[in-house]
Amino acid sequence: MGGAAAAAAVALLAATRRRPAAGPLAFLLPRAARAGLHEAAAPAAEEEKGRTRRRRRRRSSSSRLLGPDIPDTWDSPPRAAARPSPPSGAGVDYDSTATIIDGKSVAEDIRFQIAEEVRQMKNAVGHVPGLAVVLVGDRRDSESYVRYKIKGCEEVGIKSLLAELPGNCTEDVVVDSVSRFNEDPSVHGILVQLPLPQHMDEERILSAISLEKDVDGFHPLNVGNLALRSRKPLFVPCAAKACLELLLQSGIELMGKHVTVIGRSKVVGLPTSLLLQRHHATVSIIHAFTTNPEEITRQSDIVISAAGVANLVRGSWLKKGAVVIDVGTNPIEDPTSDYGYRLTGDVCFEEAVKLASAITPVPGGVGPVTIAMLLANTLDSAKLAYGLATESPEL
Ligand SMILES: Nc1nc2c(c(=O)[nH]1)N[C@@H](CN(C=O)c1ccc(C(=O)N[C@@H](CCC(=O)O)C(=O)O)cc1)CN2
Repeated sequence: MGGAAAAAAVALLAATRRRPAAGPLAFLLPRAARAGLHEAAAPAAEEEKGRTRRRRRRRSSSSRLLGPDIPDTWDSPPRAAARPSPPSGAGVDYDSTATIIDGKSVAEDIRFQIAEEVRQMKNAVGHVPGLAVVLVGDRRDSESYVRYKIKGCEEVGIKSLLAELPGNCTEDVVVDSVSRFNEDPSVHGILVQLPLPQHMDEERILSAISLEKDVDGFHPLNVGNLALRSRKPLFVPCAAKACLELLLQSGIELMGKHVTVIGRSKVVGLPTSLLLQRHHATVSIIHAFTTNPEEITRQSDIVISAAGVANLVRGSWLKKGAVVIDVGTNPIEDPTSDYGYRLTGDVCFEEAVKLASAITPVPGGVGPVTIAMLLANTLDSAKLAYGLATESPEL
């Protein structure tokens, strides 16, 4: 990718594009556009070990009360080596009536709304929202996610800027890049694509993003405000919003429901569990040290998996009728694919679909909605900047 800013592009969505479906859930859509995903970025074990060593160096002894600082390292699912790969979709005898939650179509509807609001903003104040993306290093997965984000911006008329920095640059260079975008009034949203190279202090870099441009919602103040029911964060992480959006749009009741969130990353698991509590769900969080994940998950009405482990959640983990939201996007070898690999979720789809009442596929589930939520957060930020919104976005 070139080092220059990606050109601003205003590609208004075709007037013929499908409007959000009317019906009992249609009232959710305008909120979706105001509301603002993704997967468990599963860093390689080595990267994670390096990070742990650095974290240990930085921690004082008083941090003992906060628990031992050891990384979430997921074991492979039991007997993974001996277990055959789950069958591919074709020819499987499903006895399922599960609804397949179509994230692509939900995302398209949200983008439609956003494009309309961007047009209105341009007419009203002569400006469009701007999103700046900082990409450090040359991870192929991160490069594709950034491409999706820029393409999403182009589709709805949001201006995008891209700062590409080499993987061996210093932390200060990244902070400087963030600071320049903080000062740029045409930029309303800034995100630093994660994961960052091992030698960088992620917290320091994320904290350098101005609170009011923190469209990823990873700034400690935004996370803290999400955790406190009496406070409102300016922005909520996009993957968490995407999970909620898919549940709400599918008409799934959350209040009092037992939801298990698998994974506790800052990108997905943690904010999703906080957001669910704000929706009055009873939340269990499962992580690499949970001793009985299968048992807990089997008691759940809703399972949201963001562990970053292919096929971790088997049919035996699910209660009949459970709703399954799969945030994982894990590459697995596939010699039949042109690329030599394909993406699969954390959930063994072929088994889960026989038990679930509703399930998201991978790809085409949470991922596209996550990108749509990023665009929505950027629009919200621009509205605040231009005085077109009086308060922080609704959750
Ligand atoms: N700064 C951030 N870094 C990362 C985030 C994030 O929200 N902010 N999340 C993930 C990666 N991610 C977005 O950045 C992301 C991952 C996957 C998808 C997606 O659309 N997946 C598709 C399939 C993708 C494919 O075919 O290549 C799908 O599920 O259908 C979007 C965004 C970690 N880093």
